[in-house]
Amino acid sequence: MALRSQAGGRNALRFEDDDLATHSSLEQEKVEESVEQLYSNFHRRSDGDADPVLHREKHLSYLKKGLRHLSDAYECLDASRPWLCYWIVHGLELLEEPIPEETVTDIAQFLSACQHPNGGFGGGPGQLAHLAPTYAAVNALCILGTEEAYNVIDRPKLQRFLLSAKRPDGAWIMHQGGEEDVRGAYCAASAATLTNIITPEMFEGTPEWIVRCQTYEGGIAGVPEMEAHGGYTFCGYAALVMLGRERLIDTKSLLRWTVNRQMRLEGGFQGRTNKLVDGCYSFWQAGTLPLLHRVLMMEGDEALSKESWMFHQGALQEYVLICCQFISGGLIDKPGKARDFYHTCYCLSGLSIAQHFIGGKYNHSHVLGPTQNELHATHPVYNISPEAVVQANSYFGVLPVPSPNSAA
Ligand SMILES: CC(C)=CCC/C(C)=C/CC/C(C)=C/COP(=O)(O)OP(=O)(O)O
Ligand SMILES: [Zn+2]
Repeated sequence: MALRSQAGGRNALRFEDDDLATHSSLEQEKVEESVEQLYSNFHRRSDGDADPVLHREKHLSYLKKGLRHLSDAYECLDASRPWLCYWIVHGLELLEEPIPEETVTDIAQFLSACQHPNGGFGGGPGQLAHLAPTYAAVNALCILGTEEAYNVIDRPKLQRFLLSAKRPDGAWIMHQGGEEDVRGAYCAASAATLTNIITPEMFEGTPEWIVRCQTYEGGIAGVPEMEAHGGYTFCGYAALVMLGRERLIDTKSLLRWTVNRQMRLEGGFQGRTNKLVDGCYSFWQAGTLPLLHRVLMMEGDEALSKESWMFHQGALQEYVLICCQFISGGLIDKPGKARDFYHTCYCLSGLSIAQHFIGGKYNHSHVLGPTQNELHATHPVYNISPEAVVQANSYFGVLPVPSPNSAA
């Protein structure tokens, strides 16, 4: 197996042993070859001492093009429209690009059309409410952050919709008659805490149910007895953090599993053991590490760094910047894949996590490349800007929590 030779101070991640079984599949070898080619081209071209550049203008133009098409949404049957709104507006806030006032109004009105008459948001106008687009719509509206955007959310009905998705054992279903998995707990906790509709009973049993999803490997699966995966691990752990119950889980094995998902040669993260690197896990996996850092810091772990997260932040930035930027804008899963708004959002979110160490009173930037590469920080629980979280908390925090027993 060939090794990436020049990656800029990456000794900690370099393979010593060519025979490790985890990288033996043909698919894995192909990815390694193309990643290695990109890294060596980059270092040859730049004589080994230039830094990778974030193609800001290209990404902005891709995201803005997507924004213009959001207004076609009424004619489109796509079931992920609130997601598209969120991925695009979050990408823009990471790139610190203001959204024009009339666009803010258009998006808020579109999301209002996606709100179900009985509460929660569907994948498009007229669709059944579902926890995933509900999470995305609430996040997007909080990023927009205007009174008009906040007021789209019918809080008493949202609360009723959330409660209708709660199972007696603490699990959450994604929609009526739909699947039960750990995404439900995260989406519900995120929407409920941002909009201040949480009641003491709402998440009863949920932390215990999430802990049942932790596997022998240490990561979290979608449901008990299934395979640990980065997407579910983030959802499960971030939900525990929101509910203030993160100490219920085995922190050490979760930490060990998560840090070991960063790939030695690629620098990016895989979603699960023996699978391929993918740019979106730059957020789902790396985003879990600030949450773990915070808990260990509160526990007074002496060995914990006060300057960096528990992953190789430079290597992740290299993966995103050198391997995940699509030539004409937008970001991708891995070399050879097509761009999309999901990977654009989560590659940029992961890049932001890797650039900013925010550990209580200790704040450090670790920006690889020119200073113009620096993105806005993201909140590792909600994945919207920390300012948007604070502003939503102050707007909704003064409103009374709706009473679940009041008449419709
Ligand atoms: C908030 C919210 C709804 C979060 C979603 C979290 C998330 C990304 C879950 C991933 C689910 C999953 C098992 C993907 C596997 O895909 P795969 O087999 O194609 O990919 P892999 O080979 O990388 O595992
Ligand atoms: Zn992906």
